[in-house]
Amino acid sequence: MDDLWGQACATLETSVGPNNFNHWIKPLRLTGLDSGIAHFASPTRFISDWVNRHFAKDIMGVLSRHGQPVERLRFDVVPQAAPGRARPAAAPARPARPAGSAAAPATARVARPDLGAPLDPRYTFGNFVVGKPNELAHAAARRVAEGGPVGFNPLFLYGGVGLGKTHLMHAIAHDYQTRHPLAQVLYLSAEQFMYRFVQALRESTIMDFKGMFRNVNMLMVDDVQFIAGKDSTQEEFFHTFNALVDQGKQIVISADRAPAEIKGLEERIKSRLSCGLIVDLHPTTYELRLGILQSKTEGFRAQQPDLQIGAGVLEFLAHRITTNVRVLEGALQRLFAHASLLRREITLEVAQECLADILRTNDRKISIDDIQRRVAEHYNIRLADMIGPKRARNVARPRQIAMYLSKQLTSRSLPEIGRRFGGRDHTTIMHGIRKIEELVIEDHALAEDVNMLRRLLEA
Ligand SMILES: Nc1ncnc2c1ncn2[C@@H]1O[C@H](COP(=O)(O)OP(=O)(O)OP(=O)(O)O)[C@@H](O)[C@H]1O
Repeated sequence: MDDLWGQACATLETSVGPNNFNHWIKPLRLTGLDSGIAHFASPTRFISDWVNRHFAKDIMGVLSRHGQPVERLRFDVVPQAAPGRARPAAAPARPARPAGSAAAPATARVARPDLGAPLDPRYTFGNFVVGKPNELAHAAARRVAEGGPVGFNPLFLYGGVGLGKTHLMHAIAHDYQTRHPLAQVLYLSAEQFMYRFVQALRESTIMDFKGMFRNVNMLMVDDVQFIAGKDSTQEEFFHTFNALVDQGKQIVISADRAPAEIKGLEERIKSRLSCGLIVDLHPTTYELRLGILQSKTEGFRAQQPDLQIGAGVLEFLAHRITTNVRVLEGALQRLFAHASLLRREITLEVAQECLADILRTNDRKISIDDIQRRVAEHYNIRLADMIGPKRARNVARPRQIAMYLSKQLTSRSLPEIGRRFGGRDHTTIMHGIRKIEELVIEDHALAEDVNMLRRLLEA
């Protein structure tokens, strides 16, 4: 049976693709064939249901081609069923485990987790351009990807939209998986975590769910701010988190802000998330944007060697598109598509014409200087008071409003905002923002002021 399934698996890996194969089919074991029914042992009901719904035809087709016509598949749930194919004879290096922890998956033959999201093959360390704003996050990610004794747990990456959090997480997963091919790496968004959890509750498979999450070597949860305010999901996340940390397994988390700033997240989770290393991906600098544009252009050139880019075009884009890397990438892609369709060199004029809408949006970008100036004008205080030390309420309150609007209307991080407000500490900025968040609920007049200022700035 094992031989037959081994041969069938070799064909299935090609027909369904390695990702699907590894996630869904590899954990199965063929246990018998009778009267046109193929019997499988599956580690969870979730896997059997999924395979039955999505891959039954492929499996039946392959078994028929191997001389075993099958009309139906049946599954018995056998927790931690051994994978159907032999493991490589010499197991590659594994991450170090603390004494007393569970046995390594190579011997325990834990099924692969089947709850995660697929990894984007383009998001590797090789494709990640490093500059001042992301060098610390990159170094920490590299360190975690090496595996070995866990240095900081969790690694918490945060930053504004499109600054490379997901890219770095996928890069960690790829690199770690290459170094430790048998290790279980589970990457998913916090939203998927919640979805799987709710599904497990609904289908009474919560023990399977817990088992799957607790058997991984590395858990990566993207956009964790999503679980804020979702009490039972937070509870489950907390237990999963603790169980893995207790076993010395690495956890990598990303969010759009620091743990302490995530509203609606339980204090105990915030404190757990703050236990490891928290690193901030800062907004991009001109140099980093230019580096990214150059690197992406090289990539395009490899596919389209006759691509012509005029002098100064990349510099122009790096200068004008400052929102986030995703927008920068989109602009470049549009330019290349334009150039290859029209077979024209990308000159500065072509770039301006083709990207007029993106450039206009970026022109409306609001700076902390604008905010400080507008707020100072509105409250009739001196601009210097925005950064000065005065604590009198008639100065301190407008300053806090400016801090609040800076957080809302720009992609600057708290430490950066702090620097622009006279070198104040990020906790002072956070305090100021919280104060205004509270006041806009209680104080109608102040809420009106803040809204009006926002509209003026966005106009
Ligand atoms: N330093 C970088 N080098 C190369 N590409 C980058 C870099 N930073 C971001 N990118 C690219 O920008 C795009 C957006 O990045 P990513 O999805 O990782 O951002 P994010 O921080 O997770 O955003 P979100 O907050 O929306 O989830 C991706 O295509 C990514 O490859």
